[in-house]
Amino acid sequence: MMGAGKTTIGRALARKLGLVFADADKELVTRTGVAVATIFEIEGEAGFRKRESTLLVELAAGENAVIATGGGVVLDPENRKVMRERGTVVYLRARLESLWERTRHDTSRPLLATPDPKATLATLLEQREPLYMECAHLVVDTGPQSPSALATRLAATLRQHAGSA
Ligand SMILES: Nc1ncnc2c1ncn2[C@@H]1O[C@H](COP(=O)(O)OP(=O)(O)OP(=O)(O)O)[C@@H](O)[C@H]1O
Ligand SMILES: O=C(O)C1=C[C@@H](O)[C@@H](O)[C@H](O)C1
Ligand SMILES: [Mg+2]
Repeated sequence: MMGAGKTTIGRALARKLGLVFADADKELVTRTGVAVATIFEIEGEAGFRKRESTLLVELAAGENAVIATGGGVVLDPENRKVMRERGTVVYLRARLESLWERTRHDTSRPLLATPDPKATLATLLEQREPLYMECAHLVVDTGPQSPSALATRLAATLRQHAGSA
């Protein structure tokens, strides 16, 4: 979900595992030269989702890496299939209150530009939770731990996972 820590923890995890890190949102911004919110304004959410899916296929076909997806990538069943088949999918689970605290001061998320962003976040979380769970190989409850501590924990779990695969 937005604010779960995909970018922050993903970057730290890649460093710990010695892997390349890719952030799908950042990559789309680099490629288009405009902010995510501007892509939504010009092309609508459908346009953004199309770009996101194309990029996902590209990243999934590339070298071994830690990839932080956008929070809405799970909405498309084909995206979920690509992720499950090509990667080890980690769901960073966080409570609504934490997600809200981490997103409330940042206006860069177009889906939260609503009259009641906290209620919107709650609705999105409720709608998406089953999709995140369906897609995930691993679920990490982020709780009160710092991004760095979570990355350390996740690195150990992934090494174990790789060892037993
Ligand atoms: N476990 C954590 N504890 C405290 N702060 C955190 C934690 N995880 C992330 N944060 C903070 O929350 C904010 C949002 O994190 P981040 O940008 O990594 O989320 P995201 O999942 O990538 O969101 P988006 O889907 O919008 O890209 C950042 O300021 C980050 O430092
Ligand atoms: O949860 C979502 O649908 C989104 C999350 C962000 O990562 C961006 O991909 C965009 O703001 C949409
Ligand atoms: Mg992010």
